Amino acid sequence: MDHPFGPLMLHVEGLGVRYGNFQAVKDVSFEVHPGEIFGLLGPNGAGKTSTLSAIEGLLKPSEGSIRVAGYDLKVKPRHAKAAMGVQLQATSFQSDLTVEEIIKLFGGIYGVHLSKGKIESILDDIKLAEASTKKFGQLSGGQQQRVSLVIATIHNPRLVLLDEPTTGLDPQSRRQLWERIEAIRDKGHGILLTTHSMEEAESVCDRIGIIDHGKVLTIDTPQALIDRHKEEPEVIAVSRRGRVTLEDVFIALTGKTVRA
Ligand SMILES: Nc1ncnc2c1ncn2[C@@H]1O[C@H](COP(=O)(O)OP(=O)(O)OP(=O)(O)O)[C@@H](O)[C@H]1O
Repeated sequence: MDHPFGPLMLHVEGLGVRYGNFQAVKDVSFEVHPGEIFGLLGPNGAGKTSTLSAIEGLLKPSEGSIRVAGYDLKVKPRHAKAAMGVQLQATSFQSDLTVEEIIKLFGGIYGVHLSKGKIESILDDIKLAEASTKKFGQLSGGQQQRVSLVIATIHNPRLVLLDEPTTGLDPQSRRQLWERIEAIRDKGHGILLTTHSMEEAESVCDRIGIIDHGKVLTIDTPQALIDRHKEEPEVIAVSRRGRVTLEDVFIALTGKTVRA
């Protein structure tokens, strides 16, 4: 069912992803509403990237349907893809292009006209005005992340997909990126991110879905998940320093075993 304030930014229903005989994603369903940050959490190999890749159209689902801003990815792939912005990995950018050249290049790819003033204001906004003539490969990890978030949102997409956006960032850069993601959310866009950081999930995600072995275990707000599980003996058993956190609930639900 659509959200009362407009179409869902993302509607995944009964998604399955197979690699040959191996089923990596099984019957996964969730929604991202306008103005919502939805976090997909799960241990290594749970199926987060496979789910994201199917939404991005990079791999064909074996089962289920994906609708982006109301467009069925199978029926209207161009419309669906135009409505989403994907944060590319740093390795996807040509390292010998300057920051300014990369912004111009992707503006062109997405058909967005960027005046000189607009480019200056983007660079100012991501605090890279002084580094505009630096080559991408010479930027720090945090600076590269800022550029890739700008590129993901340059065409003002209704759905933004971020795969572990803050991995490797220092606390300052991480907070700043959270603020940028929240600002995108506050404009009414939907954001789907994956993260291994429970702190990130608790701080920025409006709702989270925990997946494991390709299946959704639970979906709710971080606080509701803590409240629902905090009295359970398995959760109390893994909690540390006398306070139940989202990480305790996550570990109790997905187990203590480190994945192969
Ligand atoms: N191209 C592939 N061919 C075969 N199996 C794959 C392929 N890509 C992923 N898998 C398998 O599918 C499962 C889910 O992988 P996926 O990368 O989606 O997990 P993830 O939740 O993103 O993990 P991580 O947190 O480690 O990034 C894993 O068992 C993985 O080994």
